[in-house]
Amino acid sequence: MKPVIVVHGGAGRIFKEREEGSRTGVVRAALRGYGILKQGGSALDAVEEAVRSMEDDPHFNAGCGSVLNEKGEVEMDAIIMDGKNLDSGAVSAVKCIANPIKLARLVMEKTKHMLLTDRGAHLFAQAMGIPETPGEKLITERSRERWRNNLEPDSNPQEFQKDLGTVGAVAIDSEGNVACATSTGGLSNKLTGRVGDTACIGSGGYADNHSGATSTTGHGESIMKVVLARLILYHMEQGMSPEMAADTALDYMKTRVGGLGGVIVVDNSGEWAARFSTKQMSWATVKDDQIEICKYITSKKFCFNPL
Ligand SMILES: NC(=O)C[C@H](N)C(=O)O
Repeated sequence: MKPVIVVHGGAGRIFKEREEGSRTGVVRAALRGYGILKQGGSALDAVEEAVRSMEDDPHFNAGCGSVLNEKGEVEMDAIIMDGKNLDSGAVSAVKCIANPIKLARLVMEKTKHMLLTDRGAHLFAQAMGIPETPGEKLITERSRERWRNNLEPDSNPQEFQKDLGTVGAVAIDSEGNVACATSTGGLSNKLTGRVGDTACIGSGGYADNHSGATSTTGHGESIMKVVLARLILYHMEQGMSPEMAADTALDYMKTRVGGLGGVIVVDNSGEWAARFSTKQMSWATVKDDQIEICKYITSKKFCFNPL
């Protein structure tokens, strides 16, 4: 099986000043993940590495650069899933950790559980020897400014939710195993303790070797109502292509609950799709040593050997 990776840097509207950083970030993440796949590494390792690279990049709403909750604090959600055995790990409302995706993987591999939240996740991180990152270090000037603007009584929170930037990755490795990973700071000025779609299996992501893998982004409450990631795989199980399944599910979310979002998908034959109902979504994919990136940035197909 030829390996494939697809990554996204969030659905929404990408402001001009963020375009370049967002482009560089998704390309770097896709190449890092693909590098692992090319060396015979697993889809699971590839999606973790890709997401981790975007968590470390302040251009995205995940890890460093996460948006802030109503109190001006970072609270992050993340999920990872292995399509081989349907194992999954997630964390929600975690604060002082640089890479929530790593913690999610540890939940999957080192506990009998699938989701740890807030204080329990923090204690688990300590037990696993993950160093604490002061919350301040995860906050960028941009996320603080956005938080301040949203505090104004006559502000328009919807407007400020547009420039989202959750990150995610899906991959298939040379053995035909699929995996997904998603990580986010959630929605700006959310209530303390709000858990979004990203931490919820079937909503923020799903991976099953029998069909494929998907990672989602967009309005979390809408995504949870339609269980978007699982819905896409269901459509694929009924015979739809990744693109058709993604469009059908996004359309359903829009018409049924008025929610917008974006998804990346890979099926178990290596066919992939990156689709969205928002204005834009940054994404990149590498297949056959060729990288392709979202059209809002360039309409060119980039072809080069990344290794
Ligand atoms: N930017 C996003 O994708 C937000 C995320 N889905 C959430 O609602 O938490």
